Amino acid sequence: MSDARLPLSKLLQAAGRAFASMRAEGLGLQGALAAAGAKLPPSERGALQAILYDAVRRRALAEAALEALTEHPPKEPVRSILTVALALVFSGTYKDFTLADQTVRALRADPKTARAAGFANAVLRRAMRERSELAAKLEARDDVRYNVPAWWLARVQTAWPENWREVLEPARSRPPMTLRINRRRTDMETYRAKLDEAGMAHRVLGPEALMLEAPVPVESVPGFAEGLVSVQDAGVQLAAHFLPVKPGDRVLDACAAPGGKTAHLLELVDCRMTALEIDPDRARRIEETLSRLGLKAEILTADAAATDLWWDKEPFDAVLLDAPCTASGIVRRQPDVPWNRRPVDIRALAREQARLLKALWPLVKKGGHLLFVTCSIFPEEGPEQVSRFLAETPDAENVPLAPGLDGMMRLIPLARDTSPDGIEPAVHDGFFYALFRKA
Ligand SMILES: C[S@@+](CC[C@H](N)C(=O)[O-])C[C@H]1O[C@@H](n2cnc3c(N)ncnc32)[C@H](O)[C@@H]1O
Repeated sequence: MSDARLPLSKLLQAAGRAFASMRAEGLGLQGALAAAGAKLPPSERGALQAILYDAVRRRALAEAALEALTEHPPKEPVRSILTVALALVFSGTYKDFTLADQTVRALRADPKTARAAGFANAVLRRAMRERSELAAKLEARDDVRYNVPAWWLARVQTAWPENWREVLEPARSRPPMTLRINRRRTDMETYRAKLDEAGMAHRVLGPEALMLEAPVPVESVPGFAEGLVSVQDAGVQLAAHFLPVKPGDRVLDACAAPGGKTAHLLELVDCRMTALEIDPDRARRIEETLSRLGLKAEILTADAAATDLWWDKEPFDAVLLDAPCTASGIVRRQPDVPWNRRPVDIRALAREQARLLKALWPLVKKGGHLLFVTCSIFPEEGPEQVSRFLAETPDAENVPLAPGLDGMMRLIPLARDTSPDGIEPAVHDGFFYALFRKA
């Protein structure tokens, strides 16, 4: 149960507005939340966020249930309020009586929706009575089971014909909370003792990676404010180990905000780091990240591809290109991603990645490296990018990411008890890595 002080009916109205803007305008969850939350007291925004996440995590099921339970689905704004309420029926976050009563109040409170209150009550009551059978029947449809639009499902099936279910399944559960210890301020043994002292069960996933068995708010993570740790997925933490960097090297993180990988690299090696970011608001977050962790970098705000505008012509020993992408590998964390992307976005983002690769390659020193990273499971943002880049770039070699590994790694989201091999962590999101060396 939420401990919100506003009645649930008010939160349902706000969540309905946010949900409607996501459906109609393709707004992302954070954008919709900011717009709807701005009208609420700040203390209520957490409760609104929880409701919206519940709704987005069960969007396909709630929409399919609305279709199954009504002959003519209602128009907005009733439609979105009722869809959110149906998602909450399946999440079981609220008691049935409270949910039905508060949905009716939410609809009655607005003359535009008041007439639909009785109808909504009947739909919700039936969904509550038939909850298990309804969910089982609707989840036989794979788009409903995996909570994605049909086109997204088809793209994943094409990309991973053998194991597309395995790729999609992890998004049905809550994302893990993984920490990265700051090697400059602590070590694994000392920090684990701190977690034990705080009674926080955890497991080690990598050289700096630890997963909490039960996620907590970041303020409750021991030593977070003092910069002992950061929150970062274990798959992401491979980046700093895959990019070869020696002390004193000149390093570029070309798409750096909020600075997670920049910080990890600086925690591991004393290097001269330039962190570049196109978005000024996001660039400020790099500064915050580094100052909490006691690290330093040159932070620039620019389009990485417009090298004439920001590059001083001194080549880099190592470049990290963590390129903008569809984020199809992190749907477990951002369940709205499949819903606010369009099929054309995949090609558009792949083109942008190619533009960045092409523009940044001349900045790499001879013998230096560029690590290309996306949090995507689509081949257009992974292996296909590599083939094209190698065909167009005679002095680029695709070299092993680490001893015993290939030059590329396609990680699908994973939640296992043990690591599949010595390097891949047991629990992580989906990523693509490729390492290039300049001949
Ligand atoms: C995947 S995120 C980076 C995450 C970051 N590396 C980390 O580990 O915390 C991609 C970032 O690239 C930025 N970006 C997108 N296009 C860019 C460009 N042309 N030049 C520089 N930054 C860009 C985005 O604003 C976004 O902050």
